[in-house]
Amino acid sequence: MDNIKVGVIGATGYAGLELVRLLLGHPDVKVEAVSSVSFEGKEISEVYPQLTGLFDKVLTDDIQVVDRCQVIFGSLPHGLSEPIARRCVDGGKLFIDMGADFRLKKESDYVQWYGGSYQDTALHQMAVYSIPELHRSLVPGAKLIANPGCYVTSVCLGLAPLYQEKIVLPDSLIIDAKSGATGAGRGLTLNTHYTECNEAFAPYKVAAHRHTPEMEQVLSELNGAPVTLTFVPHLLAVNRGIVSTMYLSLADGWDEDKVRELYGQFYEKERFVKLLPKGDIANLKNVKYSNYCHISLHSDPRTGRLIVVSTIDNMVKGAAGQAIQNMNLALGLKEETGLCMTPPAF
Ligand SMILES: NC(=O)C1=CN([C@@H]2O[C@H](COP(=O)(O)OP(=O)(O)OC[C@H]3O[C@@H](n4cnc5c(N)ncnc54)[C@H](OP(=O)(O)O)[C@@H]3O)[C@@H](O)[C@H]2O)C=CC1
Ligand SMILES: CC(=O)N[C@@H](CCC(=O)OP(=O)(O)O)C(=O)O
Repeated sequence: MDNIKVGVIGATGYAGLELVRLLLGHPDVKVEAVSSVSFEGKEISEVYPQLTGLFDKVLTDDIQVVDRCQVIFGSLPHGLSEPIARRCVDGGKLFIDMGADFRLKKESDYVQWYGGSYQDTALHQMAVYSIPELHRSLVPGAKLIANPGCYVTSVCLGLAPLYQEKIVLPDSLIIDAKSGATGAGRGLTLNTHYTECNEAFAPYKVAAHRHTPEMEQVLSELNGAPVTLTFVPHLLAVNRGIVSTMYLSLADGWDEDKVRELYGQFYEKERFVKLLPKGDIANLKNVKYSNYCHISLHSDPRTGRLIVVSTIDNMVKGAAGQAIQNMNLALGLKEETGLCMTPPAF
């Protein structure tokens, strides 16, 4: 069988470039086309010299990517994906959006948190939102996939067993998360300037981050009732990784051992989600450059709270790796194809 032709729109951004890197190691696809606005006409290896001699494809415009490929990944700032998705869907191609344009089911949430509005509502109706471990049955045959946000992935994988079991006390959830600087993308901003973020550490968008409604959407669906949470992200001066530390109160009768058993069963067959043994603490260094999510569970006997720590690589499980997992599912390939790299120790 010929390899499937895939293309990346926005290949010069951090998430797009990471996707190209991973797709080059996928046995069933060929990266046929890549696009950029700022670097159109240049070889991608001129922008990222680590690709020299490995992948010297000339960057085109987005229309060429759609026309030449069967699977198209969008890796653009939000607000730009609708016309591209329309062209893909009308051409019978699969579109996977790594941005936020198709993630929120309620348009009012999108308007409130992102601004703008939905122009092509039919696309939003057909979009399938997928964290594969939670939504995989919806993906086979999908034509438009909304790849989740990076913080949302770490948080929802960390909490899904509890919400599915409906044992978290309402309004008790507080999420304290940290992300490496690649999460902010390649564009220059003051807060990711070396002298601003090196030797510095602070929260940002306190209780006002755009991933909040997306987390509430996923957890409410699992819970079968609305979930409200407090989310505070922090910028960590490392390149990659997210650590989400989550504090909550459980219904009567649940202790750490019982919760541990619940997680063990929930994730028993999952390739990419690992529950750490009792006493171990999840650490982003153990998942970097991989598609794994590590979860550790801790109880605070004095307050009765459960503390869940969930860590992923924001560029892989939080973006490009998860997008490939979704592509594999949509195309009927083995879900882990191209994603089985072992995390390096340092
Ligand atoms: N970084 C991360 O950890 C994650 C990112 N994402 C999402 O992936 C998407 C890309 O993010 P990221 O790679 O971090 O961002 P970057 O800023 O690093 O890259 C943005 C990309 O979009 C292109 N672009 C920018 N403006 C336009 C425009 N007006 N028209 C067409 N292309 C444009 C740029 O192309 P060029 O400059 O070459 O013209 C570049 O390729 C975003 O939606 C982000 O939310 C999702 C999960 C995690
Ligand atoms: C450190 C940092 O700035 N992280 C980004 C992560 C968001 C992201 O990339 O996700 P989307 O796909 O939803 O844009 C942020 O907080 O906006």
